[in-house]
Amino acid sequence: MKVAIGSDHGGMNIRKDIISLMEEMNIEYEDLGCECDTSVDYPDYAIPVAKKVVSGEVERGILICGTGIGMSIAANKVKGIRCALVHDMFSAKATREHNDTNVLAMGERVIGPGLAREIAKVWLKTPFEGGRHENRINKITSYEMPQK
Ligand SMILES: O=C(CO)[C@H](O)[C@H](O)[C@H](O)COP(=O)(O)O
Repeated sequence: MKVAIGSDHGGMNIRKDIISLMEEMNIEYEDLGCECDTSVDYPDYAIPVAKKVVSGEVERGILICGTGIGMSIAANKVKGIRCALVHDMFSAKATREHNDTNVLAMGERVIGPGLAREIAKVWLKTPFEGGRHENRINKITSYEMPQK
């Protein structure tokens, strides 16, 4: 699996921690920044990460900002993205099993680095369950991309 990761200035520390985690897990990644010590705009990182996922260049994306909210809103504007803002372990697992999320968003001003690392680990490892959940995702996809 290959993962694209990005953050704004509010998520830089956790982004670096998650990069170390992916190195430990032997997960290939592409770091899209930011390389910033000044303030930047989260859509400039959320949208490029999301586009890499929908193009198939990478399988998943991880986005971190101060709250995770801006990143998740921006990523979910890209067709084909199912981005979940996650700050607890239960949701980290459930959103892979039930929603087949392809982007994870977290907020560095909301949770600490230890929890962020555990959330990312379980989200990266958990497979989609399929079955009844597949139907539900298909309904989202057909709303998003109506058949002619
Ligand atoms: O989700 C966000 C905005 O909706 C993020 O938390 C940003 O990181 C945050 O807005 C940045 O705020 P700052 O005051 O410009 O550092």
